[in-house]
Amino acid sequence: MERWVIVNPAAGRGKVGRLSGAILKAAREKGARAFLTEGPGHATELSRNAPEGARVVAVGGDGTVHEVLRGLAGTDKVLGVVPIGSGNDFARMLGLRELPWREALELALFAQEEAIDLCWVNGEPFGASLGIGFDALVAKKALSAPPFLRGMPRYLYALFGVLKELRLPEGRVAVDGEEVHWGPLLLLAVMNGPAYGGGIPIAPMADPRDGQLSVILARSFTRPGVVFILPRLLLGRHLSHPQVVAFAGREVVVEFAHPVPAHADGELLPEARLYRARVEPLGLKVVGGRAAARGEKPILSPVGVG
Ligand SMILES: Nc1ncnc2c1ncn2[C@@H]1O[C@H](COP(=O)(O)OP(=O)(O)OP(=O)(O)O)[C@@H](O)[C@H]1O
Repeated sequence: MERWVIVNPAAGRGKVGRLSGAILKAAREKGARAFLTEGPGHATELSRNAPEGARVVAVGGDGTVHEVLRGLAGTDKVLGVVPIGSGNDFARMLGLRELPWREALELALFAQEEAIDLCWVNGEPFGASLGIGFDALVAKKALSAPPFLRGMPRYLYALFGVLKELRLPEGRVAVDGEEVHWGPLLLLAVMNGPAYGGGIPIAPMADPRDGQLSVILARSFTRPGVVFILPRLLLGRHLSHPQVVAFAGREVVVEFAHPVPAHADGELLPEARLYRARVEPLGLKVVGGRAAARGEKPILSPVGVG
């Protein structure tokens, strides 16, 4: 089996860049082919070029995982993750513990593989999350924040910028062919895993192995209403709010009168009026999740590198 390691030096606010030489060296010493990405989209191109059946390890955050996933979804290739991003929601969903990168790399290269659900939206794959509406607007606004703002100040700048101009779009939502909502919609989250945005537990009940999408709708909210629900959201206590409803299903369709922004795994998608998301049960092979979640030692391949 071929093992490829794709390292995004821009991930983790420069941390991966600082470690990249050591990571490439360690990967090559373990018999893998190792690559440094040269810019956005490169990881997709690289993982597309990996041979059928290869194990492809993404080193970075959720954006890197998402790009690698785009190159291997629908093939027989296996996704491994060394989470060194600022968010790492995909790795969290897999149950990967906070491991030093050398151990995470060992696990990603040699631990047993397993299957999890693979999700699609408008023909694009996503691993952990799809967010349509408010949170995607905030992500979009953050792109135009002054460059000296980073981390939380950048997020707050974007959040209050969006709140100032907030106008809820009217959306029609159907889950498995049944209309569940028609009216103002603050946001719609379609989740494979419980968290997005770096650990925000928007869908605490989501399970990436249940063959279902977890769907959270935040319906009609005023500006102060948004501000007041944020702390509840951070604690995972938002589901009891009367304007928040949750569903599970295999297909979700949301339609608006005008294009509304959306993100998949934190990466902005082309804006659309219509989003159609579906789950392919156990459609993605990944590495090391269950063993890591149970805190077991990684199960090493008896023949080492192949
Ligand atoms: N060589 C590169 N130079 C600049 N940007 C790159 C390069 N390679 C990939 N990218 C871009 O880096 C972005 C950030 O990567 P990623 O999301 O993995 O890191 P992060 O933001 O630290 O993590 P997280 O999404 O978990 O918060 C991605 O959108 C990707 O397109």
